Amino acid sequence: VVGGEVAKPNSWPWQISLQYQSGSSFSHTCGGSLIRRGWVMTAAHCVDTSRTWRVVLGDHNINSNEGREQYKSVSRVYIHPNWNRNNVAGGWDIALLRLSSDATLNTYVQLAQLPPSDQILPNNNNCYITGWGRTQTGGQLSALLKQAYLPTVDYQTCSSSGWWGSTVKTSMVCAGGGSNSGCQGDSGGPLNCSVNGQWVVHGVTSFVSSSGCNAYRKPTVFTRVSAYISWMNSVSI
Ligand SMILES: CC(C)[C@H](NC(=O)C(F)(F)F)C(=O)N[C@@H](C)C(=O)Nc1ccc(C(F)(F)F)cc1
Repeated sequence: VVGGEVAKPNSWPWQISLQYQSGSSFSHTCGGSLIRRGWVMTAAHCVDTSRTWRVVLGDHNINSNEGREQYKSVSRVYIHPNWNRNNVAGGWDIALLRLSSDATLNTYVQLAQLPPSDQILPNNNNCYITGWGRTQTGGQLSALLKQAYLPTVDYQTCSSSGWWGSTVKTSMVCAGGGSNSGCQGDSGGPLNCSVNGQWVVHGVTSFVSSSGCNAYRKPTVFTRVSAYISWMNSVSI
């Protein structure tokens, strides 16, 4: 997350850290959202390589054990069948992870609220991106979970020339476009949007500009969760 601030610990209790085994330890690679006790929603581009994964729930500092974490291995990865790793602009950048055992819900670990099927938010809706991704273009991951105010940019604007043009599809959500943005390592994490006074996960962080995370008029692009509700339900979730 470029810009924004460090989140109050566990204030986004559905946020998870997706980590892969490297040698005898695990490394953070992506974010994700807990959507059922045994299921995590993330980006397809996060899990389209075969690695040993683990999901960390209830985390704040990914480099230390603060005692609130729950560590879960992943028993199965369900990548959307239409995902094409050579074409992030095609969309379909969504995946579900079946956890090896159910999470325990508590103050630090809660389920995300998902939107109704096909709900489209208005332009400039209040949303926050959260994640442990790079804090500057080409910079380092954040040890502490960060949040940044990232209001939605409607499709008409986001797909216009000077913005993302035809790279962005109606199956995506754009947000930001100013000094705040997502960045590498935030992939798969939530775009948390305030709807009728509740936080609803409307996006899965998918891509930013290759010329810089917070490039002018290149808002962070998210998989639109409301476009994939039926697919997620079909994965026997
Ligand atoms: C796509 C992910 C690997 C990577 N995602 C992120 O960094 C995320 F955190 F925003 F999700 C990313 O955007 N990386 C930048 C460096 C990138 O490659 N962006 C990119 C954007 C659009 C396109 C296009 F237009 F070809 F589809 C290609 C790459």
